Amino acid sequence: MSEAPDVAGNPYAAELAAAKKAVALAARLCQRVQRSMLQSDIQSKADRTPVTVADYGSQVLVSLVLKKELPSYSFSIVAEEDSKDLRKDGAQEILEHITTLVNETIVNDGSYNMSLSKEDVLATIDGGKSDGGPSGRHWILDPIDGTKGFIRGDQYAVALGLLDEGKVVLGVLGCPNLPLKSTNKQNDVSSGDQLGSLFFATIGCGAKVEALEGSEPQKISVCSISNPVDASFFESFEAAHSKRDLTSSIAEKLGVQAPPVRMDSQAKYGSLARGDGAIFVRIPNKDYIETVWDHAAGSIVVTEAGGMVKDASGNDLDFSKGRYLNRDRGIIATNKYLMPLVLKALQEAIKEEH
Ligand SMILES: Nc1ncnc2c1ncn2[C@@H]1O[C@H](COP(=O)(O)OS(=O)(=O)O)[C@@H](OP(=O)(O)O)[C@H]1O
Ligand SMILES: [Mg+2]
Ligand SMILES: [Mg+2]
Ligand SMILES: [Mg+2]
Repeated sequence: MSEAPDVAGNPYAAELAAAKKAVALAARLCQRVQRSMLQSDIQSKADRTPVTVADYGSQVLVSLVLKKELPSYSFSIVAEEDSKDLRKDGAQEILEHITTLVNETIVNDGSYNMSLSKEDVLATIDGGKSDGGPSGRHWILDPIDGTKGFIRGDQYAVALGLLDEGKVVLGVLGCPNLPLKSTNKQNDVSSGDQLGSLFFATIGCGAKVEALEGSEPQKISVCSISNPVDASFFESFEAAHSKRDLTSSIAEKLGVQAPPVRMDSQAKYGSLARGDGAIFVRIPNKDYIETVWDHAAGSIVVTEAGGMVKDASGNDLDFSKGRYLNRDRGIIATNKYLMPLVLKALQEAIKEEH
């Protein structure tokens, strides 16, 4: 726990302010890259998933801002990217590009008087190698969640969480392409068509959203639908990330009428937290192991908005086991009324799979 709670009683107020600043700055770099993406900005990682100059640049900026804003902190960050591919022959140009992007974003923002060398960039990326775990504090970062969506020009998120003694206590989700306007009137904070939502939550203090560019924060809550017939589903945009035959079998068992809303990244958790949809189900292939950065920030935004996030056995997600998420197959996020029904349907669907 922090030593000095702020006046409003949020023991993580300083960490939240730093995390919001870090995510907003990283999102600015991502927006700039997405507007002018070239094929040469994209690499393929050893696991054949893509990574772009913006994934690396975002990871550098988030780490830098957290260190600058919280100097007395012993710093540990579990982050998705590493510098291995950037140290290979032929990666000089891409590294140069990342370094320029990071330095230009810092200059344009004006908060910090600093300039990074290519070596600084590599070292800062590698700072993300922490293993996290059950003791102490660890930031958890997905510098771009939904890289495929980012490349397509669709949804993506900069997702930052804080683990304290094995528990996620804070989450910030920057979603540059998600409208601020909610489709749920109760949580509607915008009258216009402003793009860019920043969701944030700290444990025990609720979840809020504001414009990515800054606006008055607004408390959000999950929808209160209790009859699944009125519910709508979120699922991954990428068909390979979640078994659609199982999701549609669950929807059928529940009597869900609406077609699934397919969206990339943890923007799904943000949308669900403000009631844009009622249920998010993710059932990857059996051999896929989830990583903590794909769910840490999103899950606390949903639980602090009054929702629940469980694995296929109905257990809470355990973020304390290192870089991988210890969970039974499948993740469900929904409200407290629908959770028992969705869990039952999911367990039946998995049983009938073969
Ligand atoms: N095969 C497979 N199965 C399940 N999940 C996978 C798989 N491959 C990748 N990933 C991870 O999915 C992250 C993107 O999250 P989503 O699946 O929710 O979004 S998407 O709609 O599919 O883009 C994505 O996150 P990013 O790598 O940060 O984009 C991956 O960590
Ligand atoms: Mg990735
Ligand atoms: Mg991800
Ligand atoms: Mg990522």
